[in-house]
Amino acid sequence: MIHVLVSDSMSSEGLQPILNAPQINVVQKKVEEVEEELHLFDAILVRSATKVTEELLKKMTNLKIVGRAGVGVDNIDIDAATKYGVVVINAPNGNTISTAEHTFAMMASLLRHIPQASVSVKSNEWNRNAFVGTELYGKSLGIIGFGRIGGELAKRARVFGMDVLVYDPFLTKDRAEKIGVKICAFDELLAGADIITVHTPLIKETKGILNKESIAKAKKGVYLLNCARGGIIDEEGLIYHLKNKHVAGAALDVFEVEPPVNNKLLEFENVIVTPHLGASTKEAQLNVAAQVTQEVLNYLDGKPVTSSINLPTLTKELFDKIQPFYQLAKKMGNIVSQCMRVPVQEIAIQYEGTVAELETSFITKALLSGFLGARVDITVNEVNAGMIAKERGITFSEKITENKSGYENCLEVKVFGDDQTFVLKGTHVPNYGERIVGINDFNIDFYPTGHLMYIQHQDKPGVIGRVGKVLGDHEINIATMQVGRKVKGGEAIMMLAFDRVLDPSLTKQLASYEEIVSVKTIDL
Ligand SMILES: NC(=O)C1=CN([C@@H]2O[C@H](COP(=O)(O)OP(=O)(O)OC[C@H]3O[C@@H](n4cnc5c(N)ncnc54)[C@H](O)[C@@H]3O)[C@@H](O)[C@H]2O)C=CC1
Ligand SMILES: O=C(O)CCC(=O)C(=O)O
Repeated sequence: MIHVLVSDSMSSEGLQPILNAPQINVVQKKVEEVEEELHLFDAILVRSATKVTEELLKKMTNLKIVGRAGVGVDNIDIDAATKYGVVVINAPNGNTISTAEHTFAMMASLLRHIPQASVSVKSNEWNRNAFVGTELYGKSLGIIGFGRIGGELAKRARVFGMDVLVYDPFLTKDRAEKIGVKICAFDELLAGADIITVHTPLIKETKGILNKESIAKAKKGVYLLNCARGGIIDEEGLIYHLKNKHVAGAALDVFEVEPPVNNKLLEFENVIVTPHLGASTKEAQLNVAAQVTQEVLNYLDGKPVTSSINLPTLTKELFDKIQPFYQLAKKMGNIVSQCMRVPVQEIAIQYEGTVAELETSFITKALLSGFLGARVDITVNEVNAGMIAKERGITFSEKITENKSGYENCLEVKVFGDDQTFVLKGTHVPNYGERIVGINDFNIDFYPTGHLMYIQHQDKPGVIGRVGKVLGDHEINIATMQVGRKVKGGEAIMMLAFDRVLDPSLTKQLASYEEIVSVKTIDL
């Protein structure tokens, strides 16, 4: 049974596929209400209220995926999730339109004093002079952060006859031209805009991007909007400039602390606020819940996810192509790790042939996870393999080379450790399966599965017979056996497969024979 925790309120229509899935137990409760059962959950679905901290992740020992029904993932400790091998996905498109519309509504409301006028009329006043507004037409809107929401907002502003100035270090000229906005330097935007709105993620580069100093560079009488994340506009800086009237008004959907407690901003008549409502429409909530539900179902079913924050994203088509190499790479990493029981400093992976045309970074991570999984006692997967390798001082690299292997595709891993180097080559043959085709300088051909024994020996008469006899004496059936050598009478190797795990005493017995150089068991 798979257990899924939905810890924030979400559209039940969007959740239907997971609620109806057989073998999935969905619990819709807050984290605090299931403290005792946290270790059971395979997945957690959140909006912005649940804070997925390292402390929570530590308690959720079975967790595989965090699904964020929305865009911003600042409530999730991505580094910690990555460290514990937990995939984080979000629903990046589902609430774009709603948030752009909300921002636009806030802008119009701010400049026409609609919330204040509404309160006034409801208090039996009729004071038309007090609420004289400002037109949007002909004004300059400065957008900081020109992604999905910034872009949609700009389209609406253009239709209202506004000029749009944009600051986004990652914006291409092409996109700006298409929407009809002007790319600006940060200070240029500050100096030129009548209204400034922020639409970046909350990250260290954007925290307080509008603060006491930068707001001072804006036009006197500027209007400011934040419908992205509390803290992108520094609240102290904003209060300072509201008091000195440099800022004519502000519209805020988000706050440094939510809900705001004793927040001075709420005392200003020219500050209008909403309780983080940007994405709160039926449409957006259905979209994000449905998107995130489908992604979580896919992931739990071993299928690709398309909006992961800490994994390369793959389409279904690409995932199907990668899948055989992913499995092969994982096994190759595991085999090398078990054959080379020494500290390792470097892992170099080489791709040849058709596999080189795929997303090799994903395959590299699979290989690393197979390698590390055989060495560490924490979950290692493609999410955290790179980070764990680095933590353990193992460097890794990948390169694509000309195909000289003789196979349609070939993966070669070379591992450098204390006084040892180990090379393993593998291929995937369509309709036949994965094969290991080279160990160090030896050609060989075996199916990497089950319980294996790798023997290095001298190519002398009787060695194979002796190995067979020892195993036979212990009633051990050899399922398959391959041998390889380079020259007659020189070094040779054997790879044997068994139906069960071997007793370590057998390894010792076989290794004690003079012609046998080393014996390693491998369990896949
Ligand atoms: N109020 C609400 O309910 C909602 C708020 N949001 C917030 O809005 C933010 C933006 O959402 P999207 O447009 O979907 O994200 P997005 O990822 O499409 O756009 C973010 C843009 O910010 C830009 N950016 C990054 N660093 C920057 C910097 N230092 N200076 C200027 N620009 C920078 C990026 O290049 C990108 O174009 C989200 O991160 C989220 O925090 C999103 C949805 C609903
Ligand atoms: O309504 C929500 O869950 C918040 C949406 C949001 O802030 C986001 O998607 O980043």
